[in-house]
Amino acid sequence: MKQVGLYFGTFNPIHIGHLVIANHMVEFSDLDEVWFVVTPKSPFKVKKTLLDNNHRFQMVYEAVKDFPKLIPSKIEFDLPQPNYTINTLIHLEEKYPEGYRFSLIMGEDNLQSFHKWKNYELILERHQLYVYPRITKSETPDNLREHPNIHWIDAPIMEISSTFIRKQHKAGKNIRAMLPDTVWKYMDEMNFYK
Ligand SMILES: Nc1ncnc2c1ncn2[C@@H]1O[C@H](COP(=O)(O)OP(=O)(O)OP(=O)(O)O)[C@@H](O)[C@H]1O
Ligand SMILES: O=C(O)c1ccc[n+]([C@@H]2O[C@H](COP(=O)([O-])O)[C@@H](O)[C@H]2O)c1
Repeated sequence: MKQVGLYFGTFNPIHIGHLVIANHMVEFSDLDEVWFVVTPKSPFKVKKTLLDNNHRFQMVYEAVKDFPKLIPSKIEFDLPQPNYTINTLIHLEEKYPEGYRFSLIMGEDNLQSFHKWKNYELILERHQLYVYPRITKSETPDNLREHPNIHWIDAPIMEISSTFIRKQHKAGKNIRAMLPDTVWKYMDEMNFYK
């Protein structure tokens, strides 16, 4: 049985914060692979400076091509939008009926708003959640902290965001250290976020 951790995001662009988390999960948990699921339209996000799906996917591909256990995924590209995670999980289970166990990877910040997700109780009942620490304003309630399907993985905290990268790149700052080099090269060649 292959244990797959699904790391959902818009990845606009993917940055080293994302990569460090995913790599930490495959090295220090019982997950065998992490799939970066590039989301066309996240339910709560406003589609402002959102780059085309294929360009965001290509940057994920560039970031992980030397990491055999990290896999870019287009699975949500043909699913209805906005992309509710429960629908994607159902679709994945139909597509891979045997040999795979799908878990979710999320930060503690997302766990605290998880109760707003569509059918979150069903997700938590049927799947394992691998949660990594983030700096948050509130405490995570005990019922989640001690939930048997939630696994706490002590990954490093790196407060980098794609929004910051896009904004500062546009302002002419050097943000290269926050991106895998292959992503920086692709982004620069394609003139993204200018
Ligand atoms: N520096 C980071 N460390 C750990 N997790 C992160 C970091 N940045 C984002 N994430 C999480 O990774 C997932 C995918 O990130 P996503 O691209 O959707 O967000 P983001 O980087 O915060 O982008 P944006 O700034 O465009 O909203 C989300 O669940 C997000 O909370
Ligand atoms: O299913 C939902 O209701 C749902 C609500 C909010 C977010 N998500 C998923 O979580 C991912 C990260 O969300 P965000 O807003 O932190 O970028 C996003 O890409 C979606 O796949 C899913």
